[in-house]
Amino acid sequence: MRIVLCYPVGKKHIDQIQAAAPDFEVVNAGQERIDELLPTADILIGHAKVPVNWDRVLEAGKLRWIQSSAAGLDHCLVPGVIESDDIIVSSASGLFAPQVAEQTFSLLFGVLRRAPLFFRAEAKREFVRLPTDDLRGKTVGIVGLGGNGRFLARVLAPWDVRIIATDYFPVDCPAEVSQLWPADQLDRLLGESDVVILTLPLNGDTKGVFDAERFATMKRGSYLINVARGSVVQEKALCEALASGHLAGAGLDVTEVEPLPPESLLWDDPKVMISPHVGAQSARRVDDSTALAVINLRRYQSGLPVYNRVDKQLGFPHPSSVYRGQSD
Ligand SMILES: NC(=O)c1ccc[n+]([C@@H]2O[C@H](COP(=O)([O-])OP(=O)(O)OC[C@H]3O[C@@H](n4cnc5c(N)ncnc54)[C@H](O)[C@@H]3O)[C@@H](O)[C@H]2O)c1
Ligand SMILES: O=C(O)[C@H](O)CO
Repeated sequence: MRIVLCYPVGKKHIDQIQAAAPDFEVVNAGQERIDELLPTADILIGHAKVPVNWDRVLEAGKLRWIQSSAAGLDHCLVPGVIESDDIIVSSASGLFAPQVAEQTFSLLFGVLRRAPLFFRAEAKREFVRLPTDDLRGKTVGIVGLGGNGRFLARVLAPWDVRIIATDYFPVDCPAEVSQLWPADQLDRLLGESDVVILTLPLNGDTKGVFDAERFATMKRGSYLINVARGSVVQEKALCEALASGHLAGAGLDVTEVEPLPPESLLWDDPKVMISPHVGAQSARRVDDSTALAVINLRRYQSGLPVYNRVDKQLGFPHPSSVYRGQSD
């Protein structure tokens, strides 16, 4: 029985996983040996950044469980994995919420305080003073109130903002959130929000959902911050909404194509701040992913349900299964 790791582990992490699963052989594939080793895995732990030959993996017929080291599962929820009754998938939902919140803040305050414009002036050693915007008293709409969205709601509260949200499972509305609506109330949220923050998963329902019509529904002068997945937004429509002045700015940690192509109009727009999909990054990411894998490995071997097990059709876990730091 073999566990194949495909995230940037060190010896310490391999030892932790081996200690949690003594009956398994633990093999580190990194990103380089995924093609060779993944078909031999009973359990995959990690996050493949390279295209995986899933046909080969499924033909081999060994794989039983994918513990992703990413919250978004678009890298592994291919049709064969979704359809297989033998393979369960669990995510890192919510595990990187503090880091994603920091990235959201840097983009949000960056666009409100006009950082892209000031950085351009700074590069030319120019002291350009222009009016800036601020957050206090605004309505913030969070689309997707999972791990990241909930953490954001908590840390945004001191700005005296009104926070509204939508979620596929609109349950357990936190105290900081004034209204939590079902996902089909997105247009209502857009019509009321000065700032819209995207923290929902990419799936068949959400792909391209931010089109020209959605941007027209957003308030004139509002801002879009996307720390979810780039393909939730149609970038052409976003560029048009920015160019027409309907949107006052956008902060994007994720784009439809990554890296964002050099010819994208988004690069040139001083109302736009872009970061290269670094929301989950931190020195502790591998430690945190490994800690969840270890907890889940113990549960898996004892026959308990693993945390963050996703509904493969939906592509995200039910809130009741999400790991929130509880000790077993
Ligand atoms: N920028 C980054 O580096 C980064 C880091 C982590 C996660 N992400 C992305 O952000 C997403 C959210 O991460 P998370 O850790 O909060 O995951 P999560 O699974 O905890 O939360 C996702 C939430 O979105 C809700 N949802 C699903 N469909 C929806 C819809 N149509 N409308 C509104 N809500 C909907 C779910 O019910 C869930 O509560 C991930 O799927 C991933 O794609 C990006
Ligand atoms: O989904 C996540 O965890 C981040 O986007 C990194 O892939």
